[in-house]
Amino acid sequence: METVLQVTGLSGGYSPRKPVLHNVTFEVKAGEMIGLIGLNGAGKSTTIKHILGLMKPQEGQVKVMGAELEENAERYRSAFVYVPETPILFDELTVEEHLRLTGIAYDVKREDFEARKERLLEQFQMKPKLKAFASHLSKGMKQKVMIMNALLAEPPLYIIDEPFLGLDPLGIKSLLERLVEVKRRGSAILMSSHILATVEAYCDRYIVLHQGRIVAQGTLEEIRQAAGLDKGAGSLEESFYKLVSEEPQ
Ligand SMILES: Nc1ncnc2c1ncn2[C@@H]1O[C@H](COP(=O)(O)OP(=O)(O)OP(=O)(O)O)[C@@H](O)[C@H]1O
Repeated sequence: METVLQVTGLSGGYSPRKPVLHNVTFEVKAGEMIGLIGLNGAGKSTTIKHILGLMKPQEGQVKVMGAELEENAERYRSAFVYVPETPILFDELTVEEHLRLTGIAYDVKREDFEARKERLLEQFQMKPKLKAFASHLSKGMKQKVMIMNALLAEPPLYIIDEPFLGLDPLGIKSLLERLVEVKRRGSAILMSSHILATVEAYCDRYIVLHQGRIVAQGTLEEIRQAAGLDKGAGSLEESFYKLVSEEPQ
């Protein structure tokens, strides 16, 4: 499968004298869902900011669809969507206008746009809110609009930061079903979340970040092994606790 996201030897952070990330290397392939997990302050959001191109690596590189941001900014940016932990919407635009804007930004054909829009409104129970202004939506509804926009674009790569907070159980179910669908169609997903049981159930591989370093990555079996657990024994959560309760080398 094609590599959609490639992060190589990435060191970076908010000040050159005090990097937050140290030599972070991983990749996400087409058709894969990868779970990025770590304690508060582990560096998950900082990693995501580097991928989005909001921060420049101090060392190493990030490639999306084989190219760095500097090589072709438009191609790089249009290859992914980002769903942040806290929804960012335009207060004075309606739900429909947000979807339309995304359709234009991601060059979605008119007939595809209409079909996807209808389907998403149905799936996320947002039909009655189509004409509502973003400022008049509940927190969970705002999150649903962000997610619907991402799914409308159908890009090769989805970067999703803690998407379950604020969603009702039906919203979580719809999101997970859509992500499975998206993956089957060949998109790549990098998802950061603290809900480890869900991450374990839905992701193909996991990246455990601790104090800015990857302390384990791979399948559940590989994570268990890195945590020193027996083959076939122990959940992602148990492995995670073991990995992050030890000081890094
Ligand atoms: N804007 C900032 N300026 C300076 N340091 C920051 C900034 N944002 C985050 N940091 C620091 O970078 C480190 C990693 O933070 P980051 O936000 O990447 O963690 P995280 O894994 O996303 O945590 P959480 O699970 O709490 O969202 C922390 O030590 C944090 O204090």
